Amino acid sequence: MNKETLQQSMYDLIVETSTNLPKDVRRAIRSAKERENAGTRAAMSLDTISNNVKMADDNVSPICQDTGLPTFKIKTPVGVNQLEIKDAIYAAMVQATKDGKLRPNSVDSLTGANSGDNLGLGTPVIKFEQWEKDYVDARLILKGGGCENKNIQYSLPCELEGLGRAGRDLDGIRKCVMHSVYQAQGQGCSAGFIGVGIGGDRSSGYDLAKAQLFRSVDDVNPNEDLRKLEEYVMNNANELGIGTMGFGGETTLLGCKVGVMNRIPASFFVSVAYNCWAFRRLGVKLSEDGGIDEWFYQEGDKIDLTEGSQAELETAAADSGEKPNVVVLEAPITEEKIRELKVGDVVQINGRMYTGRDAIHKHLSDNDAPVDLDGQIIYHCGPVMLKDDEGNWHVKAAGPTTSIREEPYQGDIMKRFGIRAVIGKGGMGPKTLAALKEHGGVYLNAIGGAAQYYADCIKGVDGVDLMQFGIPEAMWHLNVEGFTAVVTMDSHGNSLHEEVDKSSLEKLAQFKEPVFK
Ligand SMILES: O=C(O)C[C@H](O)C(=O)O
Ligand code: SF4
Repeated sequence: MNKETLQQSMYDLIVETSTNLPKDVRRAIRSAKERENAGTRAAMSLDTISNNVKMADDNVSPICQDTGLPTFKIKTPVGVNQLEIKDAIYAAMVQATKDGKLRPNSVDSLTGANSGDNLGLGTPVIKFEQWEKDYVDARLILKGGGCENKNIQYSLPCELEGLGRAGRDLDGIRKCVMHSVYQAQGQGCSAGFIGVGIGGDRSSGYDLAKAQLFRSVDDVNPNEDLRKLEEYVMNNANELGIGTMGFGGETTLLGCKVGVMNRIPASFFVSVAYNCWAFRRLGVKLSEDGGIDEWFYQEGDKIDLTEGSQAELETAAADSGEKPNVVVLEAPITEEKIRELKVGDVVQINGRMYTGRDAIHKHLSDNDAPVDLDGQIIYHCGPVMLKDDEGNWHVKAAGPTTSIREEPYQGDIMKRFGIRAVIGKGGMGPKTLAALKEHGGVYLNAIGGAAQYYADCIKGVDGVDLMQFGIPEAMWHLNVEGFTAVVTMDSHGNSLHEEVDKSSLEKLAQFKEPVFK
């Protein structure tokens, strides 16, 4: 293989995977849109997602700011030099990061230092396999952290909330899979796709689950039992009513793929890999010189998800009289203003917000803030940033991150610094809800994965603090215009997340009776 050609192919694979949602995934999202009633919160969220996918296409920019853990699966004929392919991937990763197509995402687990170029111990993941065919098949998945954190592994038999005993049979497996969708709620940026691995040990079970994510969304399982299970889950998981982003709605799951392998007598694992709607995985068939011969997952027409949707939504919203209350917010915000907000209100933010995620929250819990946060807004976000030749920073992608990770700190920090609003996704827990009530604060939910959509609302980067934490974790001072989010936790003790969790658990309990005997 030609070194330059191979490197260019790996670069194209990375850039396309990060910026161009595969056609099979687009088809699944389009069907979800057709099921949602226009004018609802779920339909509006899907509309934002659709716009975001289109913007990523047009700008050749990351669909979501989270590059995730880039994982390559490569099949090579006997005799192909795998080390050359590895080197080409490393070089392409570095270049794609420099070009703002990937966020620097490789972090030293002990020191927290970001390597800056996406290379490091264990990153990217590259898995090779030999096969009898005479060409190289190279596939890549960029699976984000928020959905990765919602993966779950069951050891059968077990007791499941809502569903009771899950035994060592197909029906027990069915219960685990239904439960896995419930426990993810909206935190993995639902509606999601799941890969399920039955059997193996703790690590090979998860590998099998993740391997299912490389199947095309619209394929049919050749194993009749598994085909039935996949069909059952697709037909029933959407009854849980978790919906897009956990806002409630008709579509909670966009795809379910199940694989099976043998186990040992004492172990029976069911492993579930959860992938967000921003299901970024593509593949290529390489020619002998290392060029791209064919793209995978790209059969059929290219779908523009935005077609027709905006006008329909506006008409439907006007007809139903369901237009939400839209409130404009600009920091510094008073307690009085915050207490006027109720769950379901839509806010449009102008002016200043500060990013702050895991490292900042830990830092603020035992240090002073680098800026005055009184009346301010914190955005749980780790953006993709690029510096130009004059030293100015530009936002390349900036969607919200999963807020629940900040649950141990959030309430205390809001009270201590006078923060009035936090923006994130997936919602927060009882400790934060109590602090919002006591102090006068709100939690605002932005649409997870809509990194282009929000980047477009950011009109300038006015400064940055705590850069030692690396680009995703630093405190960026952003100037925004028309940044839209929904109030999902207010200062009166109401939480949409708590409500959806409760109602979906009740619905889950309806699937308790045996189905596969
Ligand atoms: O790291 C991020 O930017 C987001 C992450 O993928 C998440 O879903 O929380
Ligand atoms: S923010 Fe949401 S869409 Fe992006 S990687 Fe995380 S889970 Fe996926």
